[in-house]
Amino acid sequence: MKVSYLGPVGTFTEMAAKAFFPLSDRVPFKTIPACIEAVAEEACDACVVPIENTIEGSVNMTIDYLVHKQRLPIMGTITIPIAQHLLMHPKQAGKTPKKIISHPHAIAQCHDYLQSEYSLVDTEFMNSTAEAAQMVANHPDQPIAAIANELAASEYELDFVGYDIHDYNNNHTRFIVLAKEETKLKLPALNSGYKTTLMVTLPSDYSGALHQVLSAFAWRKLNLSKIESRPTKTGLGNYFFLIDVDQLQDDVLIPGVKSELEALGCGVDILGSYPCVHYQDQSKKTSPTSC
Ligand SMILES: O=C(O)C(=O)C[C@]1(C(=O)O)C=C[C@@H](O)C=C1
Repeated sequence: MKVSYLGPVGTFTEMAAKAFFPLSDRVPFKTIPACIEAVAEEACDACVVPIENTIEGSVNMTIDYLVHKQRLPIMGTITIPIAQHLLMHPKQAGKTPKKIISHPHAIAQCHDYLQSEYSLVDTEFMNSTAEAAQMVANHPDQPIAAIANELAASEYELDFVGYDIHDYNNNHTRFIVLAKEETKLKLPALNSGYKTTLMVTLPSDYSGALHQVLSAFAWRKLNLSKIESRPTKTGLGNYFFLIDVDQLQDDVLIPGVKSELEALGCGVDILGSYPCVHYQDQSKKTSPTSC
């Protein structure tokens, strides 16, 4: 089986893909849309893409591409601990970096550190943390530093200039697995429960609309682990909601919510009903608060 992920080798997404599909072939792609397209075009059987980080929040690129461009079903989710480090080429030992490069989420996760240690140094966004590490490795004569993980440090043979530089200890990123419905995925042993993700669009903006939506879940005692609003991209103030329910799709309660909301004029799509996996690095003491 082939699994696409945000590359190159050494990204957090690769760590998540390896933890979820230890026995599959992993194929790196340059962007999140390219990973998703690889599944849509059947070049790969599944993809692993980031969706949410404890410090920085949602990965909008993943949500928007999934909702607006390629509506592939969500087949699973995995949460992994994130530790960011500042890496430089060994040839630059002892030098101060003139530029710090990384994925925008990684830079945001280290905002306080960068502000206190390198407030005058420019930052530049890359497609991924490992792409930044690779860039540093390919330019040994330039005083640039990458924010990336341990895997990238060893893959690209870089030195640690700062260790565990993320601003909050409890730093986790959740990734989703997308695959075509007909693909029979071999999912790993489950250890953290299930989720069902619904996409809800309101018929129009009227008072109490969101309250009515939430009531449909509340009186059925369905626990929600996330509610996210994103623009429908059709006009200012037009939003859809992504709602994660803490259980598998059943025959009664979730179909009941769907029909009740549809009777109110809402659009309801079920984006997936799937197992959650927590990958716990034994050396880290923190754990995510939900799956
Ligand atoms: O750049 C990487 O290593 C990624 O896997 C991407 C990504 C993200 O999109 O948030 C994943 C996890 C970390 O939160 C930082 C970056």
